[in-house]
Amino acid sequence: MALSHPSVSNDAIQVHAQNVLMKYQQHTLFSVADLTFKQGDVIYLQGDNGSGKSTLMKILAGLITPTQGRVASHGFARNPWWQIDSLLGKAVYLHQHPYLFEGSVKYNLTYALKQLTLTAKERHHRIEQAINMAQLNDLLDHHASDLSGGERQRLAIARAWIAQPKLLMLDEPISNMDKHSQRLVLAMINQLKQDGTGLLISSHQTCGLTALCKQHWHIKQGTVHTSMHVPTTETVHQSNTTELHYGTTN
Ligand SMILES: Nc1ncnc2c1ncn2[C@@H]1O[C@H](COP(=O)(O)OP(=O)(O)OP(=O)(O)O)[C@@H](O)[C@H]1O
Repeated sequence: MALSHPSVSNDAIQVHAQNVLMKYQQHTLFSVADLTFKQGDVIYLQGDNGSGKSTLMKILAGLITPTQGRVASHGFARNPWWQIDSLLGKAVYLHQHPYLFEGSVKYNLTYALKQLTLTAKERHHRIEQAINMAQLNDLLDHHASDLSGGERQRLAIARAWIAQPKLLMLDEPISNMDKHSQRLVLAMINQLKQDGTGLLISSHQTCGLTALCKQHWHIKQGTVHTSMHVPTTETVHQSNTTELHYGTTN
């Protein structure tokens, strides 16, 4: 049984994983029977270091093929014939240490816009909004490789905000960030949530970001447990979530 946001219909844009098992060498990382990530979902993905959060996101993004099982996308525009089975580009994965293009901050932001079909006026407006939200005004002419870790993450999230993916996975998006940067990122992610972007957000611990979430996925003891109950800061260490998915490992 898959969890879904009640206001989103079954034909919503989604990525659906079935009977997935992930192993590295002989070690089973996790298994999960049925997992759906769709537009309108805002999911907090929790798990200890090494439990497989990044791996699960990469599987849903089509960057890694699971050892067993099937991951399929539904509701997206048809792929060109040479990408017939590709998941790539559907649920966008934003790495903890994001890849930035060689060039200035401005180039990184405007390149994202080239992918969209917008009028010149709309382009200008969207990029101005992103620059203001991420407070990148003073950094526009800086080379992306000169940015600090927190600035790189802010730029990467601003770039994703501009590109408006239907499904976006953010891997520890506020790690390495001071409180000010965290607030800016929180505002951008909240805006994406308001726009209906499906969000899957990994974090070691509850925070302002996880408080935005409406569902909870927890990787523990080799399985992905899903719940509509998102732990608050006070309850994060209690094991009081309803566990709906079990998978056998090994
Ligand atoms: N290509 C690989 N080959 C072998 N083992 C791998 C590979 N990629 C990841 N692993 C292992 O799989 C486990 C899960 O890694 P993953 O990065 O998904 O965990 P995580 O929950 O995101 O961790 P963290 O919270 O530290 O970021 C780790 O033990 C890691 O070493």
